[in-house]
Amino acid sequence: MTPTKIPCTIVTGFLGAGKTTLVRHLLENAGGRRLAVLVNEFGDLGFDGSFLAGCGIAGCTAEDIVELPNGCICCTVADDFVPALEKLLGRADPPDHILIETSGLALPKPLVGAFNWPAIRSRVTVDGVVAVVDGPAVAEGTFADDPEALAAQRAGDGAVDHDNPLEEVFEDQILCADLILLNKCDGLSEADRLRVRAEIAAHLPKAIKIVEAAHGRIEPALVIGLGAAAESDLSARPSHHESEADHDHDDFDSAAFALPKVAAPEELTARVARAAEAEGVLRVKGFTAVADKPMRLVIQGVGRRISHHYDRPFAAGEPREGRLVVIGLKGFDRAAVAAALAD
Ligand SMILES: Nc1nc2c(ncn2[C@@H]2O[C@H](COP(=O)(O)OP(=O)(O)OP(=O)(O)O)[C@@H](O)[C@H]2O)c(=O)[nH]1
Repeated sequence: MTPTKIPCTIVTGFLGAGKTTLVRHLLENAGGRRLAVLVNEFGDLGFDGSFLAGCGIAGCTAEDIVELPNGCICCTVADDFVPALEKLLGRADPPDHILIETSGLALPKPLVGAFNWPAIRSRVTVDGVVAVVDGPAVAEGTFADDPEALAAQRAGDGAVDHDNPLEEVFEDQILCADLILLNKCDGLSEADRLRVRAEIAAHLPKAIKIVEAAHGRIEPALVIGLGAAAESDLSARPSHHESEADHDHDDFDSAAFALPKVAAPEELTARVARAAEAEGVLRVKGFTAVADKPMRLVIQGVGRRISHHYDRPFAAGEPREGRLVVIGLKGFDRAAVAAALAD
């Protein structure tokens, strides 16, 4: 008898689109299905993994959440991803379904391609690639090329090379998808929602369903169980990076900054909000201690939208300080970030 393959859902989407929020929602609504998560982050905070591992969801143990730190999953398939997947598959009680959350800068296609590797191809299949899209970010034109620069290129030698690296990553992610989750619809007016839908649809060569959500709250059956077998359908998933065997995300960069203890949350949010305004900054995530509070204060921002919450108590002996990881375009203004945080 041919053993059944364990289905894997790849959750892709740009920095801060809501991938971890969706994965958490799926874990909370697993309906008795045993899920495991492989999560990869750009930057070295190990933040998404700790956020998921500390979820407190019944039946979800720390060993069900596997972190793949170190760079980007699409560049480390051989060294990190395939071995981690093999380890999950080799467990005495393998999961029923695996969710793979890529970093916000990862290109999903090389990851889907890895499912054809002999070491794993008889044991797993890509049930579906879900691209989470930040509706308000699209509405603001974050991923749009500069129309004048594009027109000039077309008028020149005709070969169009995007001048906006964000656009390339965004397109690669949605062009690989079996389903688009248009997220953060709570932050979109009716007119913007329709405009964003039309803009996404215009990028897509085939009829891919777009479902809308806020905070990743979607009926799990719409995401899990797509049965796409995406690894056998690679040619239908175009990419800007087909010829780059080992592309290295050299348009982007990340850095970590120390965050000292603060007197009140507002002090931290004001500093981080200023840091997020520095030239080239795309995403900030971190935590620190607040005087007289036993809990860690988590802070994060996507573009200029900053939010914070307390996530868990500091452990005994854990330093009462924190870190902020900043991801931005290559050469983003680190000095301005450092100055804003120190101010
Ligand atoms: N208003 C609003 N905020 C959201 C929604 N979904 C997620 N967020 C917030 O957006 C921020 C980023 O969400 P995450 O789930 O961490 O995004 P991510 O895609 O995992 O981020 P990276 O791993 O850094 O790429 C968090 O502050 C979330 O609380 C939504 O639908 N509406």
